[in-house]
Amino acid sequence: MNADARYDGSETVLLDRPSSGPFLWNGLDEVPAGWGPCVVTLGVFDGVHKGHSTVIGHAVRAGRARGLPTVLVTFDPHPARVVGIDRDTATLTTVERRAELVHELGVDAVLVLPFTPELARVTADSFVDRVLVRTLEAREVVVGSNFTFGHKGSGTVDTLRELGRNHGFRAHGVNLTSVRDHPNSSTHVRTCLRSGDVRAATHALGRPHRIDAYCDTTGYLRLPAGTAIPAAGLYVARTGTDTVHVRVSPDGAILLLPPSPGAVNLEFLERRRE
Ligand SMILES: Cc1cc2nc3c(=O)[nH]c(=O)nc-3n(C[C@H](O)[C@H](O)[C@H](O)COP(=O)(O)O)c2cc1C
Ligand SMILES: Nc1ncnc2c1ncn2[C@@H]1O[C@H](COP(=O)(O)OP(=O)(O)OP(=O)(O)O)[C@@H](O)[C@H]1O
Repeated sequence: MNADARYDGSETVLLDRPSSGPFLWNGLDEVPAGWGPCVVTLGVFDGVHKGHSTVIGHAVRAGRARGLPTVLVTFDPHPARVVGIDRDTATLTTVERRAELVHELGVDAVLVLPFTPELARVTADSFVDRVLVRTLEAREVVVGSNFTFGHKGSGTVDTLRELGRNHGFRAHGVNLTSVRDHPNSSTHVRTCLRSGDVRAATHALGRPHRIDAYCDTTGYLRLPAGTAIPAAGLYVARTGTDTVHVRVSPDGAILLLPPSPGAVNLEFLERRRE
């Protein structure tokens, strides 16, 4: 990364920004020295659902109002998977797809923190000091009101507010948006997919669930391990402008009808009753 790849002070212009997307930094070491100040939003953001879009919208508006770039800090893999919490963490979006989607919402840079057992042991105070203050020079931090961080998830929005007073940033906890009378969440989207309700997943995401896969000559798809796929059944899907059918078998094999060998991006539109 060019050391001159810095925000130039105007509202949306970034010098040396790749035209295809935002800066994508893998780990703290890839953040250019002297990057900050900036506005930061934090969380996993898997799927970039409507609730995530709301938080990101607040952060981007705060950044634009102050003439600062917005940085989204995400964790990969899902923290719950690393600390061994027994819940569904199937991947809705790869980190690269997440970065594309948040870029469309106005985020300038994405910092991916590999979530390791070592990171899980870092306290809330140290995380704020190392990531938000010393690396990013955060001036505002925007999260959902349910956000937690730090060892055993002890840090909350109040912790951020308190620490922010000493470190020169303001913290905002955005009210949770709901879907079907429950707070929207990536977990909710995964549950919709597990029950084959791809329309409900679309409703929560604000767009159809998409998988990026490779189709072999017989129509079977290969995709990264851990990808969230809908329940066994027959689905109507879209790839580019084409409408296709997709059969998901009980063993998780996915068949594209008709076969379309090569890379495919499949958006699940509806389930076909059989
Ligand atoms: C430095 C750090 C340490 C964390 N340690 C733990 C932990 O010990 N146990 C845990 O369940 N989650 C831990 N987490 C995960 C958070 O509680 C939380 O799941 C994550 O920040 C995603 O935010 P969310 O609350 O929006 O899902 C940690 C997160 C961070 C950033
Ligand atoms: N429904 C929502 N409304 C507003 N903010 C949200 C909502 N859901 C999550 N957020 C916020 O968005 C950021 C990223 O959320 P994150 O992906 O960690 O949670 P999640 O969607 O509940 O995922 P999971 O179900 O996998 O725990 C966090 O700051 C979180 O507080």
